[in-house]
Amino acid sequence: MAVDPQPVNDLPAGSGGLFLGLISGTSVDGIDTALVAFDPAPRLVFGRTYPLPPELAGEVLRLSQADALINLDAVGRLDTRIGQAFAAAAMQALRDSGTPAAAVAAIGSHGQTLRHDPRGAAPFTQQLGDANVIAEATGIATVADFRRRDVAAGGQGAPLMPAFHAAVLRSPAEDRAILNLGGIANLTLLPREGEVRGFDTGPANGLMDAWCALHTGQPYDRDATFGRAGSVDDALLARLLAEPWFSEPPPKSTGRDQFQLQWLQDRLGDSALAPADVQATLCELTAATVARALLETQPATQRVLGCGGGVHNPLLMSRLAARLPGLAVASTASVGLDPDFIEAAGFAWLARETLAGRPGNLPSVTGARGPRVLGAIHAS
Ligand SMILES: Nc1ncnc2c1ncn2[C@@H]1O[C@H](COP(=O)(O)OP(=O)(O)OP(=O)(O)O)[C@@H](O)[C@H]1O
Ligand SMILES: CC(=O)N[C@H]1[C@@H]2OC[C@@H](O2)[C@@H](O)[C@@H]1O[C@H](C)C(=O)O
Repeated sequence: MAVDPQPVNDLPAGSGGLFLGLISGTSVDGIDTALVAFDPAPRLVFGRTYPLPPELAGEVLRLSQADALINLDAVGRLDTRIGQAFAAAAMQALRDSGTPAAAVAAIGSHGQTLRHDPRGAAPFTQQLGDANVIAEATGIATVADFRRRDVAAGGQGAPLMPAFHAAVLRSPAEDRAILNLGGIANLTLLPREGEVRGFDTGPANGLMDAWCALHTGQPYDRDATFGRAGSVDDALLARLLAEPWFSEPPPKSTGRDQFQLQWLQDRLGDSALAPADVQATLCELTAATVARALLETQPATQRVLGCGGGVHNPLLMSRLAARLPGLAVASTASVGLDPDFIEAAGFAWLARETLAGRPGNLPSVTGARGPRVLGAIHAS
């Protein structure tokens, strides 16, 4: 990860060395690994995605359904097995990059979100991938469980990446927005000066992947060939956009347990739309919800920098540009940051912040009562 145009401010010396970030996101498409050096600005040394064993991905998708019948033993075993898979990915990343474990100061592991419901009297967010297993297998100190302290402090526990985006992508020359197009989409608002904000905007690839898999057997709509074969159905789009969550003000966050196939099927009813038309409409839904949220919250935005797998979907990127006329819309690759490894690099950065005793959350984003040092440290 190149660091220009913005050097990281305020990264004190101390916890030098390399940090390894690990995440399996809401698309459940693999374990992203990012080895990050701090010079002191973060620099991506190595990034690679390793497959999550299909039976684990399938179990995550099954158990993350809001109405899934949950077996406590199954969740406990899945926690351990995801921890084992993360440890294997970490060790493979070290081998593939020729990095000795001793050169790594710490691992920052997000794990795999299973459920996320930060609302109500007993808010919670749950990430699987036991960090004890990772620390034990790798011999490297592992920082994990990054979200729950923020939730305990009254915050959403998500999104967490705005702090990292602010550290590496803020510009004194223009008002920017960073758009992560993962399973869920989230925006970070980086005005030239003033408060950083950020929030989830709704579904991105998660719903498109699920619909595509159901109708084509392919895990995702590669290069939007399926979606491009259809056209947007305005009536369905209007029904999807009527979801009250889209109009809620920030702070807000969501997960695949809210925007799942059943949510779509409830709004499709017995409509006889061609599957490709539904795919095109889902793509438009992401573009519409992102554009609406951005124009409402930071209308002066000049540049949108996209990251996450959705930047490789040409239909989605062109629909976003069409709904944001006059704004520059590009991938973070345009400023030298690999869009596929920003989240994993962000968890390497968060681990370093935690070890240095610095808060990792932004209360202006999550709504927490104050800044908090995030995560638990599992010693080497
Ligand atoms: N060439 C492509 N064409 C279309 N879509 C693509 C392409 N490449 C990747 N994608 C999409 O990107 C998704 C993966 O995105 P990403 O890795 O950012 O998800 P994630 O890390 O699970 O997300 P989250 O930020 O929600 O945690 C794939 O499931 C697919 O939908
Ligand atoms: C609870 C959870 O896992 N949320 C994810 C998800 O995927 C994208 C979006 O929803 C974001 O809020 C978050 O991930 C990134 C890493 C974040 O915290 O910024």
